Amino acid sequence: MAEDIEKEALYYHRMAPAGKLSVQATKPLANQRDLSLAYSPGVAAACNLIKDDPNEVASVTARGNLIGVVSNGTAVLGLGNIGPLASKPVMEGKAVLFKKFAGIDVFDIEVDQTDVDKFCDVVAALEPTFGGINLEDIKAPECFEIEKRLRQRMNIPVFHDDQHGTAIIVAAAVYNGLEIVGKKFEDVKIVCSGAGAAALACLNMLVSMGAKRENITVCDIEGVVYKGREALMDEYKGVYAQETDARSLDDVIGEADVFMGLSAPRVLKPEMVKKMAKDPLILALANPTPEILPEEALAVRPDAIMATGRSDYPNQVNNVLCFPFIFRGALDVGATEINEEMKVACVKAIASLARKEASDIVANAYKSDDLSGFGRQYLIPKPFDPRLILEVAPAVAKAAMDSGVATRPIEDMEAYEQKLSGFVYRSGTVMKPIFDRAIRNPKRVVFTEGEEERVLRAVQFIVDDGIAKPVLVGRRDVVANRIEKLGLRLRIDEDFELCDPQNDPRYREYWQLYHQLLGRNGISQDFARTVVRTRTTVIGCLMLKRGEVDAMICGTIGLFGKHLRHVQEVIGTAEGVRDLSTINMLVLNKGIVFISDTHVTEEPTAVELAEMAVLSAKEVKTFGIEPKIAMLSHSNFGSSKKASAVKVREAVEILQRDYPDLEVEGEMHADTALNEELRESFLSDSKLSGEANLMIMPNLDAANISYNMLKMLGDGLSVGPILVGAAQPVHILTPSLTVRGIVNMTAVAVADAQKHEMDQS
Ligand SMILES: NC(=O)C1=CN([C@@H]2O[C@H](COP(=O)(O)OP(=O)(O)OC[C@H]3O[C@@H](n4cnc5c(N)ncnc54)[C@H](OP(=O)(O)O)[C@@H]3O)[C@@H](O)[C@H]2O)C=CC1
Ligand SMILES: CC(=O)C(=O)O
Ligand SMILES: [Mg+2]
Repeated sequence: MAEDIEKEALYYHRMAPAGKLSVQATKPLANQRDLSLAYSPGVAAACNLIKDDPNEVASVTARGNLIGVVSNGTAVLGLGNIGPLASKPVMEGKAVLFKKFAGIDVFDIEVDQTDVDKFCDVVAALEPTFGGINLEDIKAPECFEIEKRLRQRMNIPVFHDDQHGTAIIVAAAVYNGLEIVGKKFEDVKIVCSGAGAAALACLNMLVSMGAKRENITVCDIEGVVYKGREALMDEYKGVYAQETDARSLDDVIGEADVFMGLSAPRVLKPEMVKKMAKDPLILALANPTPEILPEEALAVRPDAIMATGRSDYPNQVNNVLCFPFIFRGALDVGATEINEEMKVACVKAIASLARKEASDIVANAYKSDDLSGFGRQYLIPKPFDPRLILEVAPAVAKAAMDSGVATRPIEDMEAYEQKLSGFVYRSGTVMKPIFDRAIRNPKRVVFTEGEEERVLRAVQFIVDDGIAKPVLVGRRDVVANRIEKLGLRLRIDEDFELCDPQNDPRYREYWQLYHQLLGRNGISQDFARTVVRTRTTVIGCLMLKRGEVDAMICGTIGLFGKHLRHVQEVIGTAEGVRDLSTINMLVLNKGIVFISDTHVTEEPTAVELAEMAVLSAKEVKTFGIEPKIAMLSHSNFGSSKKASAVKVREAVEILQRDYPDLEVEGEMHADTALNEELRESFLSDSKLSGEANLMIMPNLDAANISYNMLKMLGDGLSVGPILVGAAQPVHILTPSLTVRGIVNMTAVAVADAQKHEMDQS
């Protein structure tokens, strides 16, 4: 391991609090009342419920979402038998991966026991605690017996990750790798280094997919596993013993199509790689140091496809791609076991995912990789791919139901998938009605930064899902090259319309319209020509003005203020509206909150604040949410006489007088807005009930700062900025927006265009 990684890793683990895990309460425990519900006497009600019906345990405890990651530390990564205590960082690591990738809670259990009987007794006795058991880093051959016995004894899934998690992901990688080089399972010669838990499970899986046992040769620490060998043999590796005089890896590697290493560091030498067949597939999966480093293998065989178990090289073949998602599916249907059908469903889902193009979240997590799509550098999805949970968990859940091991079958699969997407994107559920509406009646949306990578990736989603009819502004050759480089499937002129600012027949009409609109603002004809050639936001605005598109998206690059100025000049405000403003939706663990105005007016007047509240409330309704407006201040109902407090109070008066149907209250603190009890201590006749969901801030600083702070501290996910008050549907995004954010805002733009069309008719 490089010294800097080693140092950094120790710093990471030592950072207070030490380690990587803690237990978090999921219910409030703030007062005497809570205490009597959570603990004595109230807790007895939950106990009695389970005593009477054990199935209720999943409804009143965390068990249904709790996995035990259990090890005795006998085969920890490739570090060997380092014992249970030293294995703890790995088990904590597995726990956080379960949580991060699939929302599953874990207790890591390190057991000081190598005796198979005693170890099984300990684990089996833990059944009341867990919804499933993930056995980890237990050495072969004991691991086979341990898993077999525990599966028999326990009525919850027991899964030895190093065997089956690895086998599933290896099978997906080999399946895709052979497809790329045009070879078939039944023809390939496979050489495997390692005859332990992972290696044997992987070989069994490859055989089940068509590989021929006679084409497989296995080596372990003693060399080739051959018929008649006595040293270090067991019944499990005996299955792969060959009738041969060869005795070493070097003797058997010649003409191999596939090398699979699940053994120890650096056992495969460059001289051996040289002897392999054309287009060899090399899976050097020992952790953390592989059987050969990719640069060493590729130096002697540039035609090789390389995979390792590590995240710092392309093609990470690691069971992290499997265990969080297979358990997610299993837990969600209350599966009593993880059977072959569920494993096969998992292989298929992972293999097919790699063939779809990579999403931006993946590209962000692995910044240095060139993710140009399925191929030699991209055999299987990346662990950060948010689509893994969306595809693998439902496939596993369905396989569990079809094979009869689900105790809580899912009735509405679509709702389940929606829930999972809510877990990944968190904007999923609230955006669903907007997406549905957009797909039913997609509108023409112009993207003024059509050459941008994130825009192109977003347009791929938009075209695939039929969310909008995209029009891109960008140079034809640049757009075409980027589409190819990113491995997207978009076809110019077929999937989207292109406006090339350097070569568009409408150029003259555009600059003339721009001049006509702004001639009295000091824009000469010459300047109008230059602006329309160079400012794509202006081109988009003109297209919208001329009715060539129904909505516009800009702002993925450049300053918000610059885009805003073009929008103000060309599109302007809707009739009766004084100024534009922006609203941001934040999806937090505690719920959804909208904040305005985060981007436009520095010091709004009372009248402008009132207008902002009315326009924002209308926008909130688009999401199917009833607006509950809080006019926020440092003052609580007159507690301050400062000018800013008086301004907000005046805005409330305007709103309550002119818009009696609006649920609006203020001026007040943010906590008063969110706590009805607190509010009632001031007002007996509040015009607002429950928790406010639309926060109108007294000025730009307050809005922007609180929005960004909430987003970071509350781990919030945002949709926006949503521009309100424009004469036509326009949204100015921000450079930090992800592809998913752009897709969300496109759906919002389409919904706005539909509303605009109805208002006009
Ligand atoms: N990328 C991934 O997702 C995963 C990677 N792995 C890696 O695979 C390796 C094995 O793990 P696991 O199967 O759980 O452990 P086991 O202890 O069960 O198996 C280890 C195997 O490697 C063999 N071995 C050890 N040293 C050598 C050597 N110098 N040359 C050839 N063979 C050797 C052992 O031989 P013998 O039988 O003679 O003792 C044994 O067969 C580890 O490096 C681990 O990190 C494991 C799981 C997942
Ligand atoms: C990845 C893993 O589980 C291992 O190397 O043991
Ligand atoms: Mg392991």
